[in-house]
Amino acid sequence: MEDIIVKGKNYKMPFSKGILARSLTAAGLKPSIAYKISWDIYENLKKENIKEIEKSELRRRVYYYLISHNYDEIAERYLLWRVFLEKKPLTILIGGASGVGTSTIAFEIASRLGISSVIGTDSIREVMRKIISKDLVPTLYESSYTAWKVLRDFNEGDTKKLYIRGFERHAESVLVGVEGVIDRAMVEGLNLIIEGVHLVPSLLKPKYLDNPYIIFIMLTVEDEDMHKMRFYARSKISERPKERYLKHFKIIRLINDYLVDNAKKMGIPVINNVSISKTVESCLNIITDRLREVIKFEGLNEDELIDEVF
Ligand SMILES: Nc1ncnc2c1ncn2[C@@H]1O[C@H](COP(=O)(O)OP(=O)(O)OP(=O)(O)O)[C@@H](O)[C@H]1O
Ligand SMILES: O=C(O)[C@@H](CO)OP(=O)(O)O
Repeated sequence: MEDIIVKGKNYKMPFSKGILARSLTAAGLKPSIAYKISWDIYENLKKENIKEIEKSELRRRVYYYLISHNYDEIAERYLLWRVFLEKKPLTILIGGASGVGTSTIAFEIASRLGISSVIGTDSIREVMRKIISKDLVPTLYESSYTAWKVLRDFNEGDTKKLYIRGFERHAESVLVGVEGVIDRAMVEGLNLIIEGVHLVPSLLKPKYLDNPYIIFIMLTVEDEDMHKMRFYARSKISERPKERYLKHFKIIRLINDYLVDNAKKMGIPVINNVSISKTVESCLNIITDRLREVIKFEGLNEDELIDEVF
């Protein structure tokens, strides 16, 4: 069966039901429904004996297929993603204490939105460790939950404040690298997800928090036992020993509470990461709501968006 060719600005490729289905799951459809719709659209093109179709025409057909099948909200989201994932670089920040699921959720969102750049703050920390000496910033060479041990002002303040002060010093150095990665992604027009414990809202420069195209979401696990179980689960599939995290669990929970409180103070949404699918859905809703706000802010309405996209 001869392929239908989809023609983009400067490329041609065979029609892929998988690619179309993924952009529909990104708009919030269940994978099974997304795939069925992709098939329907492919079959309709075949019936009309279409051999080659412009990408903009294909998008228009998808959009109006969704509208005609009463998927109005999905159609709007589909439209939003077309505008933003191709026109304006989005940076999504997924923060949260160790073990709450930031990397798991980051990769799930990336897969739903077709975002290929996902970087953990742990990796950025390793780069910063190559640049900054241990004598200069000893907290950088610790973990978030052990940094307090190398503070100079070790004896000041109560222990809780000490743990958090150590964490903040540890995170500040990593955030210099985080901001650099965000700057570069914006210059390159790249969509990016950054995840990790070092994303402390109040320690990020205001220009990042105020940027409408940088969307910050904080994850938590409210139930302590559930949080503990996450380390057991992870130790089965990775080299990261559960013992280390369980030994420092009390401090990890303090950091969790501090990050949740910090996020709330800075107006950043906090999601209790119990079920992966529900957490991803909540994240997509937060991202979509922001895109709607940005469209209004830019004075665009849906008709103008349709013209711009199709
Ligand atoms: N909603 C969830 N339900 C069940 N298990 C989950 C959920 N989210 C994450 N997990 C599991 O919990 C473990 C920890 O998740 P993950 O590695 O993403 O945490 P993390 O926040 O990135 O931790 P760290 O910051 O230490 O790297 C993993 O085994 C992951 O599969
Ligand atoms: O610092 C931490 O809390 C964790 C974050 O992933 O990293 P590690 O335990 O590997 O130092």
